[in-house]
Amino acid sequence: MDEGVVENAELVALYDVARERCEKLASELKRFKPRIASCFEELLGSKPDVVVEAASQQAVREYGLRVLESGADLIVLSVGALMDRDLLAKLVEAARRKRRHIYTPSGAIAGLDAVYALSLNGIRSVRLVTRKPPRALKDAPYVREKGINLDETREPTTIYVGPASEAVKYFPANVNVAAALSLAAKKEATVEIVADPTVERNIHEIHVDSEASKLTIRVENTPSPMNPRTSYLAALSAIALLKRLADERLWIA
Ligand SMILES: NC(=O)C1=CN([C@@H]2O[C@H](COP(=O)(O)OP(=O)(O)OC[C@H]3O[C@@H](n4cnc5c(N)ncnc54)[C@H](O)[C@@H]3O)[C@@H](O)[C@H]2O)C=CC1
Ligand SMILES: O=C([O-])CC(=O)C(=O)O
Repeated sequence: MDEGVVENAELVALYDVARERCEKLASELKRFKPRIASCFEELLGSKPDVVVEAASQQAVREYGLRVLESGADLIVLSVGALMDRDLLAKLVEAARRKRRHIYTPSGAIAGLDAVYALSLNGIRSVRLVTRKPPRALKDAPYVREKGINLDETREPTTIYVGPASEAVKYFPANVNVAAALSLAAKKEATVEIVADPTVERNIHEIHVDSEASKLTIRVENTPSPMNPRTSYLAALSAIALLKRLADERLWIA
């Protein structure tokens, strides 16, 4: 974005509870000189047209409504927060009232356009199998709560099977994709999480069964160098969405 990828937009402000993370990012930028906000109100004081949440599900709960009420569009990466029906209903109501949009980019997966299309005719089942190296899963609340020792994992091990709404709480930094998939399918996905010491990539497999199509999509993502839980594709997907919004609204799905 900084080096001409998104040309018709400006990065006006950054906010993070850990201010030093904004300072580090700002110091790496060449084109933009964003204000580093010391609180969220200050970020909104910059009057952004779009706010990109790339923080946590808690951040969506804390700031989502305020973004829309301020008259900005909201791009959500921690999509797991939107599995909370009450929160989703409040955000959608505010977006309608303020004539703004809530965007959930495809993030670390692919093919949500086709999943959404299939949802129009009804989907029989939707399943996500997420396979990550143990180091990407070891800090998840589920792993800690159940006392699962992933340091000892020598072979691919399924550590969790359950509905997306539960999976996003137990693995809040690992399977936001399950929420994006469920929202596109208009049906809650079943999620299987595999700790796999034989892989270096974050692998997501989507299986959709419907009358119109039987769909299998597999992505093998390079982890972000900053955070092994997060796939680099997720960041590119948010930037690609910003580019589509900025480039005279020419949408290339
Ligand atoms: N939709 C998708 O496909 C994907 C979604 N994600 C999600 O996107 C989010 C960002 O991912 P990363 O950049 O890798 O995470 P990260 O943990 O590396 O960075 C998040 C930053 O947000 C800040 N933060 C967290 N909660 C905050 C709050 N309430 N207020 C202010 N700052 C807050 C943290 O201090 C941290 O600096 C995560 O929730 C992650 O799970 C990540 C990959 C794919
Ligand atoms: O980046 C990924 O592979 C997926 C991820 O962390 C998430 O959905 O929260």
